[in-house]
Amino acid sequence: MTVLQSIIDGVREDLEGRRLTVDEREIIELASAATPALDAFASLGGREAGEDRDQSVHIISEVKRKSPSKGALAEIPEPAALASMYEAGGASVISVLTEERRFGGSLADLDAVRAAVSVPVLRKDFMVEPYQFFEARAHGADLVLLIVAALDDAKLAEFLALTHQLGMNALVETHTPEEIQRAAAVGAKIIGVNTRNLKTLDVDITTFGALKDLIPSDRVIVAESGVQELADVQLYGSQGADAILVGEALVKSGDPAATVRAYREAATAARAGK
Ligand SMILES: O=C(O)c1ccccc1NCC(=O)[C@H](O)[C@H](O)COP(=O)(O)O
Repeated sequence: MTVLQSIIDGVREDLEGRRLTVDEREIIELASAATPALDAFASLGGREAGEDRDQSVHIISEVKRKSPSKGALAEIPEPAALASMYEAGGASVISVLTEERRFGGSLADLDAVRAAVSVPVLRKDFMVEPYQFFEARAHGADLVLLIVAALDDAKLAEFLALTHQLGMNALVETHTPEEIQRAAAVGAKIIGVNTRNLKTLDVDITTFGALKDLIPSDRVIVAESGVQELADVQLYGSQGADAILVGEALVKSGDPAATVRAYREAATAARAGK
C-alpha cells in the first residue's frame, strides 16, 4: 500500500467519528454570505487571463508539527502565535495541517489560526469526502487542498465545484505532467507542483522547474515542499513560482517572521532577475 493510500484510509476512519458535528445547511448559509475565494485567489497573485501578474512571490507558511517523511519537526504549543508571526513577516496565506495521525494536526489548530490572522487560511488535509469541505468552511478555511493523485476526474471536478460553491478556493496539487493536464482541464485556478514524491517521500526541488511550464500561464503557480534555505526559494522564484509553500524550514526557524520576510524578498528578487 502507498503512503498516500494509508494516510487516506486513516482520514476516512477518523471522519466517521466526527461526521455529525456540523450542520451542512448552516454552512451553505454561511458560505453564501462570504466571498473569501476571490480574496484568497487575488492574494496569491492570481489574475484573470490577460491582466498583468503580481510580480511578488507569495509565501504560504505552514503550521506543521510532524510528517511521515521526517517524524517530529517542532513543538508548536500555540499555533495561533506561530501563525501571527508568519503574518507579521508577510505570509500571504497560512496553511494548517489538520490531518491527525501522521501530521499531528487538528481542526482545533485551524480554529486557533483562523481566529488569530486576517490573511487567508488553507486547510491542508487529504480531502476525500464532501463532508470535509463543509467542515473546512465551518472552521473558517478560505482554501482547501485537492491532491490530484488521490482523486479520479469525476471526484476532482465534483470537489472543485463544491469548494467554489462553499465560497472557498482550492490549491490543486500535482506531481506529474498528466496530473497537471488533469488539474488544468478541470479548471483549477491555483495549481501546485509538489516536489515531494508521494510514493518514496523523497524531495527533488528540480521537479518544479521541469514541470512548471506545463501549467497554463493564467493560473496561479505554486511551488510546494523542499525549501531548506534561501537558495531554494530563489530557485523557485527564478523559475516563475507565484507562491511557495514552506513548512519544515519555517517551523524549525528561530525567527519565523524574519524568515518569511527573507524568503519573500529573496524569491521576488530572483523572479525579477535581480
Ligand atoms: O511532508 C511529508 O512528509 C508528506 C508526506 C506525505 C504526504 C504529504 C506530505 N507533506 C505535505 C506537504 O505538502 C508539505 O507539508 C508542504 O508542502 C511543506 O513541505 P516542507 O516545506 O518540505 O515541509
